[in-house]
Amino acid sequence: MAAPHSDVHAPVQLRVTGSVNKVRFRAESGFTVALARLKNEEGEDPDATLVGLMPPIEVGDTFSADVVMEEHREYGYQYRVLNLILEAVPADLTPEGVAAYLEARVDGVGKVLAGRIARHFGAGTFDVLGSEPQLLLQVPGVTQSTLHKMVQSWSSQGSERRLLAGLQGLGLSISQAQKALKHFGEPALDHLQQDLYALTEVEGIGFLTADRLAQAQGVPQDDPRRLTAAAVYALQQAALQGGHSYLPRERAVKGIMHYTRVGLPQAQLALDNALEFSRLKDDDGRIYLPHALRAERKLAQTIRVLLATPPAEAWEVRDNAARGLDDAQAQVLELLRDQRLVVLTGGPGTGKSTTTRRVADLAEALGLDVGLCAPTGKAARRLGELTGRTASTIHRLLGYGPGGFRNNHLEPVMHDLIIVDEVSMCGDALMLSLLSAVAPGARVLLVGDVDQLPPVDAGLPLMALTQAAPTIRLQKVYRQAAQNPIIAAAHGLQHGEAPQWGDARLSQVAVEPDGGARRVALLVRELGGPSQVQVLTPMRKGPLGVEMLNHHLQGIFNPGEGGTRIADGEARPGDVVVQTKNDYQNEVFNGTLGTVLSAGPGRLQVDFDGNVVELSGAELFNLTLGYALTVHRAQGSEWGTVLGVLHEVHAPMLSRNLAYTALTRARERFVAAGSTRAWEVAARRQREERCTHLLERIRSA
Ligand SMILES: Nc1ncnc2c1ncn2[C@@H]1O[C@H](COP(=O)(O)OP(=O)(O)OP(=O)(O)O)[C@@H](O)[C@H]1O
Repeated sequence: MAAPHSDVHAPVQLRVTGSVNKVRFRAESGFTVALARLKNEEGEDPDATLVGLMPPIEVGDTFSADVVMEEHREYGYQYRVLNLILEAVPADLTPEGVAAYLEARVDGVGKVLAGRIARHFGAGTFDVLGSEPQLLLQVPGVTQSTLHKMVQSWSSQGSERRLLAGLQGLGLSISQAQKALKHFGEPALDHLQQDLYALTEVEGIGFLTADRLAQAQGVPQDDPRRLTAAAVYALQQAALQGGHSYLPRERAVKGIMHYTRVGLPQAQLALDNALEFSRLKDDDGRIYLPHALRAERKLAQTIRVLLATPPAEAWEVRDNAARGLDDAQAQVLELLRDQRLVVLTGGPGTGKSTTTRRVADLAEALGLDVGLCAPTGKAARRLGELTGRTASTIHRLLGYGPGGFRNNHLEPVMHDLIIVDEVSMCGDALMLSLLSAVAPGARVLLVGDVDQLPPVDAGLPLMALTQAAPTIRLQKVYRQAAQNPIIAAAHGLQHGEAPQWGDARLSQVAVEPDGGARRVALLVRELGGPSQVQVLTPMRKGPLGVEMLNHHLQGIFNPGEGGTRIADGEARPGDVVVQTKNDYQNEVFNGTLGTVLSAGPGRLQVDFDGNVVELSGAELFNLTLGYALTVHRAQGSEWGTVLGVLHEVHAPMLSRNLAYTALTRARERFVAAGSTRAWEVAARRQREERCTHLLERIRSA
C-alpha cells in the first residue's frame, strides 16, 4: 500500500481489493467498522481498519473499493471507504476458508456440516450451491430441509449483493444504492435502469444527484423523464425550503426552469406531463404534490368536524376556576364548555401557561382525562414543569414508532381533553396526525404564539386556525413588562419596531463577520461562559454561522486535541452537544442539549438533562456541538441569558419572526452581537407568505 507521506495532508485516495478479516461494528444505516486485508499494485496491508458506509459485508468476503487513507488521532491510520463493491465469492478458497464462509453466511449450516461440504466440493462449493444444489444431498447430514434453507438464504443475499453491485454500476455510491434498495426493494435495479430519475423520490438522494448520474449516462436534457422529475422536485423543494403546500402554476414552471435550465415551453410541457401522469395535481391553478393535496383536504375536513360537533363530556366553569384570571383568560374556560377545538395565542409573558394550567385543573376537577403534549421534547418538558403534570411529545402521545403513528382516527388517543403547547411549530402533516387521533367528542386546546417562527415543515395550520376556530388572543403582558425590556422589545417587533438597546438586560455589541466568531466566543467568556450563555444565530454556515461559532467556543472553553467524531467536528468530555434527530430508543429528542461525560473510540456518554445515554456508531452523527444553535433549533427552549448573533450577512434569513423568536428565548438578559441595522431590516420584513389553501378549505362548505 502507498505509505502515507506525513508531509502531504491532502487525503490519499486509493483503489484496492481486499477480504474481510473481522466486522467490528455495523449500524442500521450501513455505517461499518471492519478489519480487512487490503492490497493494490503498490503493496499490501494485512489488517487495515476500514470505516464508513458499506454493503452488508461478512468475514471472508472479497471486494474492490475506493478508499481514502486518513490518520485518526486516537487509532492511527485507517481507511475511509468512498465506495465498496462486493465480489460474490470469498477470498480464501481452501476447505477451511470455504467452510468458514459457508458457516458465516449460509443459514442451516453449522461448523461440522460446513466442513463436510467444503471437503466434498472444495472451491466449487459456491457454484454447486448456486446452480446444482441437489448435489449437496450427497453430503451426509444435508437433508432436504437443510438444503431448502441453504438455497433460500444464498439466493436472497445473493440477489441483494447483485442488486447493490448493479446499482453501484449505475454510478450510485454504496449509501445511495442502499437507500434505493430500501426504497424500491427487489425491482430497484430494473426500475432505475428504465428511469434513473426515479431516484428523485428516494429520501436523501433527490433530483440533482439523479440528474448528475443520468447526464453521465447520456440522458438528453429534454428527456421527458428528466423534465417530469424536475417538476416533482420543484414542488418538493418548495415545501422543504419555503414551507409551501403548493405553488401557483407560473411559479411551478419557473421552478422547473431553474432546476433543468430548459426554456419556458419545455418547462410548461414538463408540468403538463407531470400532471398527466398524476405525479402532480392541479387544484384550480394551484400545483400540489398528490400527498400534500390529500393532506390539506383531510386536515380541513377534520377541523370542520371538530368545529361542527359538540363535546361529549359536560363542562361547567365553577366559580373559583377563573379566580385571578383576566377576562380573556377566563374566556378560554368558557369557550371549552361548548367547543371541541379552541385556540389560545399570545406573546411571551401574556399568561398562556397560567391559563393552560387552569384549564387542566378544571378539566381534572370535572373528572376528565387530560393529555398534555408539545412538538419537541424540550417544549414538552417545559409544559410539564409549568403545569405540574406529565407532558410528552406529540409523537409519543400518538405512539410513534418505526411504522409511523399508532394512534389515528381508527385508534384515537383516549383523552377527553388534549392540550398542545408551542403549536406554532406544527406543520400541516403533524397537525393532521394529531387532530385525526382525537377521540369522538373529545376536546382540544391549541396553545402557541402565532408570531413565532413558522414551522419547519410545510403549511401554517396555526395561522389558519386562529381565523377559523374559536380563538383567544392574550394581549396583556404580565411578566414585569415595564422592568423587562425584552418583552417590550418583543412586542415592539410585532409592530415592526427594532429593539431599543442600552439596558443592561437588552444590549448590543458591534461585531463584524471577519473574526466575529472569535469575538463572540470572548463575549461569552465575559458573560460567564457556556453554562450561563446560549449563543443563537440564524445560519449553520458562514463566518457567523453555528459551525464557525462552535469551533471557536469549543476552542476557548474546551481546548484540546482529538475527540470522538460527531456530525460537525469532534466531541471531548465537557463539551456541550445538541441532538439533531429524534431518537426514540434513547428517548433523546431533536433540540435537546447535553454534556459529554466521557468519550472513547466511536462512542460517547452524554448527559441530556439527567438522561445519561451511551451513543456509538451512526448515532454519533445525530449530534453536533451545542455552544451555538440556530434560532430554529432553539424554539420551545429558553435560557437566562442569550447572545443573539444577527448581521446583514444573514440577510436572506432576516425576518421579523426570526428576530422575535431569538429575542424571546431569553428570560433575563439578551445581548445582540452583530449590527443594529440587521435588526431594523428584520423588524420591517414580514416573512414571505406561504402558499397554503387550508383556511379557504376549512371555510368552504
Ligand atoms: N391574570 C393574571 N394576573 C396576574 N398575573 C398573571 C396573570 N396571568 C399570568 N400572570 C403572570 O404572568 C407571568 C407570565 O405568565 P405565563 O408564564 O403564563 O405567560 P406565558 O404566556 O406562558 O409566557 P411564555 O410565552 O413565556 O410561556 C407569570 O408570572 C404569571 O404568574
